[in-house]
Amino acid sequence: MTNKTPDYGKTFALMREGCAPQWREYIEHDFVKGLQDGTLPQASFLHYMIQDYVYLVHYARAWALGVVKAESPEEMKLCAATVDSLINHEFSLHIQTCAAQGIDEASLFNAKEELETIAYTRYVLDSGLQGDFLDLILALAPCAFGYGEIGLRLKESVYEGHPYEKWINTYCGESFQEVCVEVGRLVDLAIRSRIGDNPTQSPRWTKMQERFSKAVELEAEFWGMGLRAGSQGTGNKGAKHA
Ligand SMILES: Cc1ncc(C[n+]2csc(CCO)c2C)c(N)n1
Repeated sequence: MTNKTPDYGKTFALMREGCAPQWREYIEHDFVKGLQDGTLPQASFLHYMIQDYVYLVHYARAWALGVVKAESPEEMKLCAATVDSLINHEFSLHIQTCAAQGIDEASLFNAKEELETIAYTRYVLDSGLQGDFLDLILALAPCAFGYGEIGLRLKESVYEGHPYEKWINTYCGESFQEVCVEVGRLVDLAIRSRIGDNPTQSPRWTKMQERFSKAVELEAEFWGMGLRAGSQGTGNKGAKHA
């Protein structure tokens, strides 16, 4: 496993360093270790995939908000392209995985949201509603960067018949790695055009780091939600207070 920071731009390197403990909890979470060695219970994975579909729906809405908040043609085009790619192409891994378990897309769309899903997705959407384009993009970015780094770390662990081979290959694959580089470029450009070449010197930097770090924490919580489902066997619908 490599611990090298992937090259997703200057801001990514700074932000990742600025929340190193939280970043580790996200990237080295037990859920990720289970994906890596294949020991993650199927029930955990399926529950995670259902919630992740719901997550992606709101994530696409947040990128659509990026179209609303963009302040340059480049920003607007990249956000519009991401909305298209998410809605019309990127749900397929989730749709196929769940279809194999007898869950169709309409059921996925209407799945009951876990609190962790609500917390993370609405945090991202609210970052864009409350703040400007920069706030939005900093809340959106850990999603792409983190899965990109995880994909690269897990790449070597795939063996023939690995239960999570498809998932790992999606995120270590060239096209997804290109998405991470593109998002990194967008973030760097958005920062440079608003607060210049020395962003860490800006009075806004602390708040920007907080924006990013909170999304990183919410990613780790999201993994935790998946693990909890597996340990309960049937997802989280058990009668907790019965
Ligand atoms: C909770 C959660 N976080 C990150 C991703 C990864 N991801 C989702 S969409 C996308 C493309 C970015 O434009 C990426 C990287 C995920 N699936 N679920």
